[in-house]
Formats: sequence, C-alpha cells, structure tokens
Amino acid sequence: MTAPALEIVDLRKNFGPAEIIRGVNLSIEPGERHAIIGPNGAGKSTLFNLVSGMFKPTSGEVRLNGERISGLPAYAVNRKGLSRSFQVSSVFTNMTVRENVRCGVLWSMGQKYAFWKSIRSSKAVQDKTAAILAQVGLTEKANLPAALLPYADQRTLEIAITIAGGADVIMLDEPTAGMSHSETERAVALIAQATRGKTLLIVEHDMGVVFGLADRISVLCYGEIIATGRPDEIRGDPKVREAYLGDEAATLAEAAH
Ligand SMILES: Nc1ncnc2c1ncn2[C@@H]1O[C@H](COP(=O)(O)OP(=O)(O)OP(=O)(O)O)[C@@H](O)[C@H]1O
Repeated sequence: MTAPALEIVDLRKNFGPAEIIRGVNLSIEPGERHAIIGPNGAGKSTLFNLVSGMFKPTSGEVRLNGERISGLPAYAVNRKGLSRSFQVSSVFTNMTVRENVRCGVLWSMGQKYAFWKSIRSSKAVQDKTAAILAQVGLTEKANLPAALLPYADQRTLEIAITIAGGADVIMLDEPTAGMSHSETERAVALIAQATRGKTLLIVEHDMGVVFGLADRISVLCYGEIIATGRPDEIRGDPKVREAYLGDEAATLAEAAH
C-alpha cells in the first residue's frame, strides 16, 4: 500500500502557555488537492510552518511519503520533496524573473547560490528554467527585474519558484491574496495546471478558489480540525457554518453553489 503523501499525527504547538495547534490529524493522498480553511487566527499559518519545517512541533509527527520530517529544518524538508510558498512575497526583487526561477531550479539540483556563475550556462538548468517560465506564462517578462512586475505576476513568480524545484508536494499559502477577480481566476487555472500529478496543500481565504481547486477541504478552528471532507460535504456541515461568522458564512454558502 502506498503511504500518504503527507500525514500529520496528533500535532501540537504551544507558544508560551498558549496551545495554538491542538492535536491535528490529517492524511493526504498522493495527487490530492487539499485546502485548509478556517477563521482568522485559527492557526493555518502555524500549521503550514510546522509541516514545512519552519517551526518545530511541541509534540506529534509529520510524515512525508511515510518518512518522518517533523523536527528537520526547512531546507531538509524541501530536499525531501516538499516545497512551500509564503503568504508574504518571497521573491528576490532585485533579480530578474529568470534569475528567480533559476534559483529554485538550482536549489533543487543541490547547487549553492555561490556556484551560480560557473553553472549559469548549464543547459539542463537553462532548459528547466525556460520550461517553467513558459508553463506559468512569464517567458516574455523573464528579463525584467522582479520588482517591476505587477503584483499578480509577482505572486505567479512565487508559484513558479515553488514548483521549480520539482517537489512532489506543493504547499501554497494564500496564493491569490490581494488579486482581482480575473487575476484570481487565472491563478486558479495556473495552480491546477502547474500542480497536475502533484500533491497540493493550500491555505486560502477565497472560497471560490477553495471550492474550485480542492478535492478535499479541512476546516481548522482554534487549532483543531473540526471537519474534513469533499467540498459538498463541507458545504453542508453545520459545524463548519457555525465556525464562520456573518459575512464569511454567507461567502462560504455562495461559493459552494
Ligand atoms: N510566533 C508566535 N508567537 C506567539 N503567538 C503566535 C505566533 N505565531 C502565531 N501566533 C498566534 O497563533 C494564533 C494563530 O495564528 P496563525 O497566524 O497561525 O493563524 P491563521 O489561521 O493563519 O490566521 P490568518 O487567517 O489571520 O492568517 C494567533 O492567535 C497568533 O497570534
């Protein structure tokens, strides 16, 4: 039997006396697109940071393809095949678009940034970089400094960097935050295409994005998963509706139809 792509077992995280993640269990199959939703302050970013190795859990375990990764530093988790984006843009703004993507490609190939010059002409690196730029539609802007990209393109570049390493498990933290409606629609199509055949874990506030992309959804509330299921199951779950107040409940209901 194949191990889950990602398995979270009784994961807990305290900040001082406050228990922020309170016994999370979650199993995500290879190739599944899984969204985590929940009210502000529920612990979504904290959970992301725990899974990707940015934070060490207080207790519990995270497994990638059956192998324990909790406790490993983020770069080691990345080397094992899990790549994440950040809520706040992590693009190198003083480098060109191409250099940013190349950075992700090189990292996956185990090269350090210091070796850049000597291997800048490596055909494999160039080809992979060009393929990713084409995949996300940034070929024509490849020579621009990333700082000059419009906001939505910067977020697209961030997705490109995240997938550039060829990781099988991709985690995206609010990839469409701050985008217009049409930009969001394009981003959803891009994410679906760029993560085909991979496992995707996404944190997202936009319910249209969540219901458009996810095979399954987990709802995090005060550090606990209160429901996991297919979009239609989540839509009808009274616990979920209760967890969302006012406008968010209305948005959830709207997005579900
Ligand atoms: N490093 C930290 N030290 C102390 N408390 C923290 C730390 N990081 C997060 N918290 C607290 O943990 C709780 C959960 O925060 P987190 O950012 O994970 O929630 P979230 O669900 O991602 O919220 P949002 O939807 O607003 O981004 C919040 O109460 C926050 O103040």
